[in-house]
Amino acid sequence: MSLKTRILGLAALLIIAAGTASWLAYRALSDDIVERWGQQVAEIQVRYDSARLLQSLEREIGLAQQMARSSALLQWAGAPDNPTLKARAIRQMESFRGNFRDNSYFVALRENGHYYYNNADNEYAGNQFRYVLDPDKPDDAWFFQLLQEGRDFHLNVNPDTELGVTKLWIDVLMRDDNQQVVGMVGTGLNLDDFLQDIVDIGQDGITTLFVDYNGAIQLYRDRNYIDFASIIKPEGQKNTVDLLFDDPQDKQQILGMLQILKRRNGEQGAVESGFVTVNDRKHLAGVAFLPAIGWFEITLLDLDTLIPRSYLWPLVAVFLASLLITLALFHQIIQSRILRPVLSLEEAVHRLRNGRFDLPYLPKPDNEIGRLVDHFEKMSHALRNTTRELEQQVARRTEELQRLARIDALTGLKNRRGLDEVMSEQIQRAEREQTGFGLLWLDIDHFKTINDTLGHQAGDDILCRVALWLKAAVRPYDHPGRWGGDEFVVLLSPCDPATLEQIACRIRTSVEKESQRTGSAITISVGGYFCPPGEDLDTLLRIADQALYEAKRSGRNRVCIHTTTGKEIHPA
Ligand SMILES: Nc1nc2c(ncn2[C@@H]2O[C@H](COP(=O)(O)OP(=O)(O)OP(=O)(O)O)[C@@H](O)[C@H]2O)c(=O)[nH]1
Repeated sequence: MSLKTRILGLAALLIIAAGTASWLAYRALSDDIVERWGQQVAEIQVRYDSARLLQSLEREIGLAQQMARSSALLQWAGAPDNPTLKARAIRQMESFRGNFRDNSYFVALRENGHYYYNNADNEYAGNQFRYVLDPDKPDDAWFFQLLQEGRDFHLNVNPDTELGVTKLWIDVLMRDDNQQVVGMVGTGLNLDDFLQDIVDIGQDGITTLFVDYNGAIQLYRDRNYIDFASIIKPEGQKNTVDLLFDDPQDKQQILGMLQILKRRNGEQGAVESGFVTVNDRKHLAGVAFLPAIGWFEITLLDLDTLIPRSYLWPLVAVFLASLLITLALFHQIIQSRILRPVLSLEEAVHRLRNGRFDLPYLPKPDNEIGRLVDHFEKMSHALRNTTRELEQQVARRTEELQRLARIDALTGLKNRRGLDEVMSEQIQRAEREQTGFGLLWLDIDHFKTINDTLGHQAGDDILCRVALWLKAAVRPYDHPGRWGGDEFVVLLSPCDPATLEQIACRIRTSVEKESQRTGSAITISVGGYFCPPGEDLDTLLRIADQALYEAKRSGRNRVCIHTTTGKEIHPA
C-alpha cells in the first residue's frame, strides 16, 4: 500500500472518528437542548391551552353562577308549583339563554326533581319542562351525586339521553338564604364544537387534553377516550389518563405529576414536565392544574414532529462535505508538502544510483523533507564533483599509462609498440598523399661482447647514450625508437632517398665520434629503406632488416640503404 493511500486512509479514519465523537457529543448536547427547550415550550403551551380553556369557560361559569343566584329562580325553587313564580323564573331563564354561548340552559329543582331545558333553536319554548329526574335512573345519577357532594360548581362531560345531546355541562348549585341547596342551573357547550375550538386545534405535534381531579379524561380529540359522566362512575372504571401510555413507567410518571400538582394545589405557574412515549413516539408531557375548574391540563409535544430528524440532514451533509473538503485539502497538502518531494527525491536517488547526475527538479517544502532534499542535493553535488575529479584523474593516469606503454623504459624513446603505431600512420599517410618515407634499422656492433666484458649495467648505459645521440642526430619531427635489445629504428618523414642516406650516415658518424669522446668507443651498423606508398609494414621491416644484415655482413660500422632502384653501402 502506497504512503499516500496510508496517509489518506489514516486521515479519513481520524476524521470519521472525530466526526463520530462530535456527532455523539452533538446528539447528547442537542438532546439536552431539546429537553430544556421542550420543557419550556411545554410549560408555555400548557399555560396557553389552560388560558384558552378558562377564557372560554369563565364567562359561561360566571353567567351560570349569576343565574344560580337569581332571586326569581331561587323564589320559584322554594315554591315550584306557584305558576306566577314559575312564569317569572322561566322568563329569567330565557333571558340567560340568550347570553350563554350555546344559547341553552338547564334548571333542575331539588324539591320535585323537575328538569327544565331550552336550546339555541328555542325548540322548547313554552315547554321548558322536559322530564322528572329519577334517583333510580343511572342517566340521572349525576344530579343526585352533585347534590350529595354539595360542590357549588362542577364540569361534567355527559350525553343527555333524554335530550339526545352530548355536552360539556357547567353545573352550579342554587342555594337559598340558608345555604340550603334548592336546585341546580347551568348550560351545556356542544362537545364537538368545544373540542374543535379548544382541544383539537390542528397544531401539528401538539396534543392537548384535560383530565379531572381524579385523572379521568374529560376533553380529548379522540372521543373514545373521554370518560363521560365521570362523576357517577366508581374508581377503577374510569377512562383515566394512563390509558394513553403503554409504558407502565410513563403511566406512573403522569399520575405522579398529577399528585405533585395536587399537593402544590394550584400554586401560581406550577407546571410539571417529563418524557413519555405515545404510539411509539417520544413526547414531552407538560401538566398544569387549573384550580378554577378542578381539572388538569396535559399537553403532549411530539418531538419528532416538532423537531423532525430531517432537520439533521443538512448537518450530515455539511459534515460529509467538510469531510470531503478536508480530505481534498489534506491530500493537496500531503501531495505538495510530502509525497511529491519524496517521489522526486526517490527518482533522484534512483538516477544517482545509476550514475546519473542530471537530477530532476526537486521541490523543497519548508519542513524536514525540504531540509532532507537540501542535504541530498549538496551530497549529490559533492559526489558529482568527487566523481568528476576521480574520472579526470583516471583519464590522466590512463593517458600516462598509454603513453608509458609506448615508451621504452630504459632509453625514453618509443618502444616497439610506439614505433608500430607511428609506422602504421605513415603507411596510411604515404598511401593517401602518395609520398614515401624513410626507415632506418640500427644495431650496435658486438654489443654482446660489451655486455660480457663491461657488464650488463655498462651495456645499459651505452644503450642510453646511443639513444641520446640518436635523438640529437635526427630532425625534431623524425621518430627514433628502440626496437628491442641493441636494435633501434628511426622513421623519417617527410623524406626522400637522399635525405635518408644523409641522416643514416650522420647517425652512424655521430655514434662513432661521440662514443670515442666518452671513452667507450662503439660503432653501429645501419640498414635503411626508402618506403614507397602502397607497401605494408611487414615488407618494410623485412627490407630494412635485410639492409641492416647487409651492413653487418659487409663488415659492420657502415650504412646500407635499400631503394626501389637498388642498394647502396656506405662504409665508415
Ligand atoms: N646490457 C644490456 N644488454 C642487452 C639488452 N638487451 C639485449 N642485450 C644483449 O645484447 C646482445 C645483443 O647481441 P647481438 O645483437 O645478438 O650480437 P652482437 O654481439 O651485437 O653482434 P652483432 O650484432 O653481430 O654485431 C645480447 O648479448 C643481449 O643479451 C639490454 O637491455 N641491456
